[in-house]
Amino acid sequence: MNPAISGVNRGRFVARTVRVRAPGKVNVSLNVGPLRPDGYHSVASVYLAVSLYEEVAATSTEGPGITVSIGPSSTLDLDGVDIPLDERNLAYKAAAIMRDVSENPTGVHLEITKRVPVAGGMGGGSADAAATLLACDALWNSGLSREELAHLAAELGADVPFSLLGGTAVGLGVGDELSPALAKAQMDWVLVCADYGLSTPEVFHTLDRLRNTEGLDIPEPLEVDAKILQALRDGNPDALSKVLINDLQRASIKLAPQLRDTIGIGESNGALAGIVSGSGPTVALLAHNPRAAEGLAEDLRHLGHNALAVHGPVPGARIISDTLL
Ligand SMILES: C[C@@](CO)(OP(=O)(O)O)[C@H](O)COP(=O)(O)OP(=O)(O)OC[C@H]1O[C@@H](n2ccc(N)nc2=O)[C@H](O)[C@@H]1O
Ligand SMILES: Nc1ncnc2c1ncn2[C@@H]1O[C@H](COP(=O)(O)OP(=O)(O)O)[C@@H](O)[C@H]1O
Repeated sequence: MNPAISGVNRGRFVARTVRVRAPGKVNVSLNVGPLRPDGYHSVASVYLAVSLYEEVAATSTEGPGITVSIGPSSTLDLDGVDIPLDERNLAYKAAAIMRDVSENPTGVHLEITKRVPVAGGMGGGSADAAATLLACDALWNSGLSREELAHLAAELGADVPFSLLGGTAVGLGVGDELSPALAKAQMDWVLVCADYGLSTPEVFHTLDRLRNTEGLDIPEPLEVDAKILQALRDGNPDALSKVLINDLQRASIKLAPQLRDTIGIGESNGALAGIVSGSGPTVALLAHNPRAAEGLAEDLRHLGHNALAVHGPVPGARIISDTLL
């Protein structure tokens, strides 16, 4: 009997831990269509996975059930931050979905190492869900293909399939219909993280309200600007800086007006351009190269901002260790 598969050795339960890391993302472009009857908006987005990772360690337990904790290596200040540890947690939901499709699931404890800002517009919870899908697939020997995992990911949230895939991708539908895109070189960014979060549904609703007031037509079907894909293909940050777009940005700024200043400070300190990431409030500033990004991050930290240099594209969710305890 192979304990790595069964979790049982001569009648004794052997715990096993599968550790997976999954990246956060920046939306290099995000076009938002009208509200659909299901409460979602159709979008056309270019996703970029960046080098700020969540980690989930999934450990099999002898008793049944799913438990969740936040690991001590988390780099975020989580004081006063609302992360539910029960069935509302996206990692819990991912494990529950995997349990339903697995033949011999055990109980599981999920320890999440948080590095991606919570409710920051960078898909941190989605990364936890993607990592958990992959970890439980390995832990329970479920043998699902990447395609099957992507299908389950889409049930968990619009951003979850991208964290599984990683790299650079065009997302259509609600953001879950992904086509990988080419990127010749890494792009360097500085993330300016806020000490507050924004609710994704509230930002979408605010955009609807602003648009209703204006009475403007919303373009459909949505398309990604070919210049964005060209700039990524060429690895040309100058060209990319001219075409960054986020339709949600003005709604985020309506809810958190200080974001406009954050982008302005980034640009006046040397960023090629700045954009709110997804629904915000994280601001992503594009830099020329790694040195420029490190320098900009340091300057912004001196000005009192929580700034971090990252790069992308990076790979999607990956197993980093698999051990019997
Ligand atoms: C805005 C984006 C851009 O990538 O990211 P974040 O800023 O959240 O990271 C995504 O569209 C968010 O994806 P995700 O956070 O997975 O959303 P979900 O949990 O599926 O949906 C939460 C809620 O956001 C709204 N929503 C989400 C996606 C979408 N295409 N249209 C929407 O209107 C809906 O009100 C939905 O009920
Ligand atoms: N594993 C998780 N990590 C963070 N937040 C989670 C998680 N599971 C559920 N949530 C809830 O989802 C909300 C949005 O989470 P997050 O993915 O960090 O933001 P965003 O959608 O802006 O990228 C949080 O405010 C939190 O209440």
